[in-house]
Amino acid sequence: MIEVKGLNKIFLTEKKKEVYALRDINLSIEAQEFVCLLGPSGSGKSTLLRLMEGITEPTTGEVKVMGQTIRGPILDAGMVFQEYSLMPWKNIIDNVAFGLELRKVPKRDRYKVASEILDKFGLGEFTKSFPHELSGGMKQRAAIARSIATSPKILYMDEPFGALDAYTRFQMQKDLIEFWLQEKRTIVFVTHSVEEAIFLGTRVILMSPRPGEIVGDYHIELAYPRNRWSQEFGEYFQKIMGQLDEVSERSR
Ligand SMILES: Nc1ncnc2c1ncn2[C@@H]1O[C@H](COP(=O)(O)OP(=O)(O)OP(=O)(O)O)[C@@H](O)[C@H]1O
Repeated sequence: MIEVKGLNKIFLTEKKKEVYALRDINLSIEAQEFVCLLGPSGSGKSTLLRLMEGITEPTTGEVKVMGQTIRGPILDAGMVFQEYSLMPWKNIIDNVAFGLELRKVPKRDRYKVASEILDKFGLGEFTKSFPHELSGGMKQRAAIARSIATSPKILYMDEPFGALDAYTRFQMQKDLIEFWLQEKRTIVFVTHSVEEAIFLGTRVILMSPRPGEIVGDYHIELAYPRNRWSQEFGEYFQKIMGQLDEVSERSR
């Protein structure tokens, strides 16, 4: 589904200093996997995601999505960021239907799709509300609803729950898993949280900073829905947390 081969990304800062953001990244993601990119700040998680989205160009190497080398933003992907990426001047249903509007889907059809998704996301009563009238969790639900309205095969999520309080975050994690189990899309999800990565991912990719490299690739063999308090969960947590600690120490 997604093939990353020999990828390097070097940024040039305004002071003409080179920043080696990613070094020799090789990664193969199968259809319907739920992959979490985990690592300390500056390990290149967001950069890797942006390269997979086609928003950033590699310095060397390539990213293939469904067999095609990507050369610009890919259309068959939904994106969700930490900051609620809703347009404040549009109401919720128009925000969710926006991708369909761009694809020239007639208004009645796009409203039908958007309202079904909003119902599924528990926002059926808020279709006519504006983003500022919703809580943080509701805004992020709407942002996810928007990203899936065009039925993309891939969902890229960059710390989508990072700004939420702990309770809302737990709830959103559960809802996302439920959605993924039903719809089986491919998800690439950036997080700082070991616990979140193990709760969500079929696979956790651990990255180290300066330069950003893949240093761990864990297949999480736990059934869904997962129990954060189980012994098996704790064992994965200890193993991954231990390696994350080591990587963070090394890069200080
Ligand atoms: N546009 C840019 N210009 C220069 N350097 C950049 C740019 N974007 C990212 N970097 C650098 O690349 C490195 C990786 O950044 P990136 O944001 O991908 O890391 P991250 O793991 O997502 O970090 P965080 O968890 O803090 O969001 C950092 O050293 C960062 O300063």
